[in-house]
Amino acid sequence: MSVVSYRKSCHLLNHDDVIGTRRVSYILYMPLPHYLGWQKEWGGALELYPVKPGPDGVPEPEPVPAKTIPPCWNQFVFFEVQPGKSFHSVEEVVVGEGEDGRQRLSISGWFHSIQPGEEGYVPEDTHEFKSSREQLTSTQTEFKSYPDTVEPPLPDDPLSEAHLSFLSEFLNPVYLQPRTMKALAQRFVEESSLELHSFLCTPLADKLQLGLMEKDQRDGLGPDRVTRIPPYSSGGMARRREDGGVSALGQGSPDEAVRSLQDELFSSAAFRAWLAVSVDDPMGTAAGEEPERGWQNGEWGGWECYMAPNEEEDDPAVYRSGAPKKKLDMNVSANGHSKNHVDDEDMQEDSDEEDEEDGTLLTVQPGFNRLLLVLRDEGVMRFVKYVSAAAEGSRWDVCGEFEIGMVQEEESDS
Ligand SMILES: O=C(O)CCC(=O)C(=O)O
Ligand SMILES: [Fe+2]
Repeated sequence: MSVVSYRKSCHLLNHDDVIGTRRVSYILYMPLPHYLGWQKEWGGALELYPVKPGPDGVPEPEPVPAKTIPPCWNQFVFFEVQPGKSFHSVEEVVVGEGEDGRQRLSISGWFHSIQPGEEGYVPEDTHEFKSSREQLTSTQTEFKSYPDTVEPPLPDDPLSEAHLSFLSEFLNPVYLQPRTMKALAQRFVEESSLELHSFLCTPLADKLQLGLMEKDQRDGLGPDRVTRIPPYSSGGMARRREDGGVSALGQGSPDEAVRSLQDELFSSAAFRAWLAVSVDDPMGTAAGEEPERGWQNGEWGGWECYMAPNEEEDDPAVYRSGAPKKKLDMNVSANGHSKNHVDDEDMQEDSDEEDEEDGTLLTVQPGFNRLLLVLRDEGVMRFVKYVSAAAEGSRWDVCGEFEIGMVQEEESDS
């Protein structure tokens, strides 16, 4: 049992509470101050999600909750803990403490099933579905493979004219210069991750930035929006985009440009060849570039995080199945907005020490038009931090994963 205080920006992402022998979850709400009724607009509602069968038949929560329960003084809520079914989240609290000390205070805990040795114990059937925690560790994404008939590119293969011409439609020309590519490769070998600023060429980046800002404006998600609370907290605004009908939009729309990065650029043989040759940031944070501090100081969330598998996990098989492989993760972020109203507190810094302890290997703040490349050992988990209600726009990205192999050099006869 614990006493929990949710204040401004606190939230809890969608989960099913399945850990160990938990059977029933309960919460007693005591939002403060008790004489002031908690307003729905202050956020902090408990959200309950229906489930639907996912692509592989495993149930997953619908994106929109079926029920939202704003906290209310002396209200008691309880529900059965069911693997892959009892999905719920806590909406972000968007109200400040104010003079009257507003906070969403609660006492919550779990009733557990009868333990072996206790009276009435019956061995349980194993769960039919994975808990949300287990689902986190298994990838749901389906990847399209390159045809086996095509030889994978090698680091020493120069890029063909055709590849260069294709890539010049998308990439900043700097990244197509052999010298740059060589420097990139060297830095990647040393650091295992690269952040390439101003990655897409100016015409494409401009089109994307403008288009995405206009789209946010139209969708009521721009900096001037009236409601500050994301529509639901299972992933906030970023998640809503997934269902937002990318394909339903017309030609030439920013969505189409985002789509073309995924379907044309990153899946092309040309990009594969470029990756093989380059893999630094010769430009660094270019002088004069507008600081994107809303995203950059962590205030708006949405950063990308890589975490080591937990060695003490009770079910090591979850992380250690199959032969160890290395993967190259790639992510280009296109958050349309770059304004900031936040003061100088660097929220990332104070978490560095904790990071080492909790297995965080790398955290990267998103910035417009940046490509992030990360060499990822098998089992390393990647996730994107919740995008807060304070964000002045949505966070778009296009990501991919490339499997990499070793090149065996031919033995010389000498
Ligand atoms: O406080 C709530 O409404 C729910 C909390 C919860 O889901 C949890 O602590 O697991
Ligand atoms: Fe919970």
